[in-house]
Amino acid sequence: MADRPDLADLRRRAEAGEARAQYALAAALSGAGAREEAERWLRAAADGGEPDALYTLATRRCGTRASLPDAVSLLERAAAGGSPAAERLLAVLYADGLGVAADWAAATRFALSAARRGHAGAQREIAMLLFAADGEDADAADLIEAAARRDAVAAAVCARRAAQGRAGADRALARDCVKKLAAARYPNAGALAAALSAGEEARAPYVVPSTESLDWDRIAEKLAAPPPAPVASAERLCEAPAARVFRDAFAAEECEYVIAAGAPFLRPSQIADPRTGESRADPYRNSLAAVLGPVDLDLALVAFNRRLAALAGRPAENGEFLALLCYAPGQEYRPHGDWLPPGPDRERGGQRAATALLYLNDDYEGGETHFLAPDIRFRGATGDVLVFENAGPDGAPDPASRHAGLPVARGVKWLASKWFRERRYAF
Ligand SMILES: O=C(O)CCC(=O)C(=O)O
Ligand SMILES: [Fe+2]
Repeated sequence: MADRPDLADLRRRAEAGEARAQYALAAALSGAGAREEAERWLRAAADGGEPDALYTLATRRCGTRASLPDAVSLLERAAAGGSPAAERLLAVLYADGLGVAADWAAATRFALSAARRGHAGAQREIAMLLFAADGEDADAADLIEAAARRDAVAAAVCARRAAQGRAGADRALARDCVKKLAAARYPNAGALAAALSAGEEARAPYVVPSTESLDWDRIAEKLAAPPPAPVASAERLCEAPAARVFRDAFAAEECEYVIAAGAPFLRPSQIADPRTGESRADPYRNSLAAVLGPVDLDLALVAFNRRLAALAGRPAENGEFLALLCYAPGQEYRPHGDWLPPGPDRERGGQRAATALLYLNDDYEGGETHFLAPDIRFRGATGDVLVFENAGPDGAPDPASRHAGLPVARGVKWLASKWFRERRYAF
């Protein structure tokens, strides 16, 4: 079959050694199902230093700890070639010490570089780091509003900030954001619209702040240290299982951030088969889930992971990937223990010793987290974190930690969950 004229032109330029054309040809061929040929051109483009091709190859090296150093070197070449996506992923790898020694200063330098060059995703992640230290930070408010027209996560945060009546949050901009989010089928757009319409009227027209006038040196200074550890105080929910609640550990806009960042990756949830340990879908857990691995993170999510680890009293590196869960009416997670059966997965990182659940919304009915043996039903308010131990210090499962996510009766329940291993999580 003859190529279409544009494809023929791309192929001619690709064959002449033009790396950008090689990358574009690879994308076109992959879209048309010609996998093998696409792969050859992708590698050729990467060999020629094409930043997007290098980034694509790097993302495939982020699936295991062993291949992360390769990812870092591919990303460093892509970043030197001007890829903001590579800078943002490098920021995550440097922050968490994945494939490279942990270096917060280097992490923020990469994210700031992408943000200064106008990348909306980088601007919003930096805004959230600033908000984590000061919920009314003026630079953060400018950054998030500047990003909101180009970035769905920033738009969702702006709408939530306005709905919460945050100082300086522009209601007219927020309404515009919600319209665009609804058009883009953001699954929490309806809830945002309802929350916004409860407040006073918008004053229009709004002015989107410019990032030209931002003082980036001042922002870099504020980012010199990671956001401070939270000062949430624990309430004991029960002794057996050992479960405690941290009220208001996350702001409503941070919860919205997690929903918006994870929503594009939602898929039917998986469970670990109790006999084989393999992951598979099962009616036992029929919610949707998005498991956010290194490629899906940014510095804001890194900071949220650290906060959850601090609340759970566990090293962040012992945490499995953060999972965003979405339960529609009737959906549930039937009674289970979070501990793992014996097998290679458990041997590598140890038992799933503790669970942290972050409640991301509360405009639904039903859906309580139910501990079966003590018969305690817990309903988190937005931003609450529940931490419980699944196993004793010897790694033996604690049967009292068996629990369920009860069926949702009305509305949608959003939750983020994180399981902590006894040792560093091996992936
Ligand atoms: O949905 C819930 O309340 C419980 C979730 C849960 O059990 C889990 O993620 O392990
Ligand atoms: Fe669970």
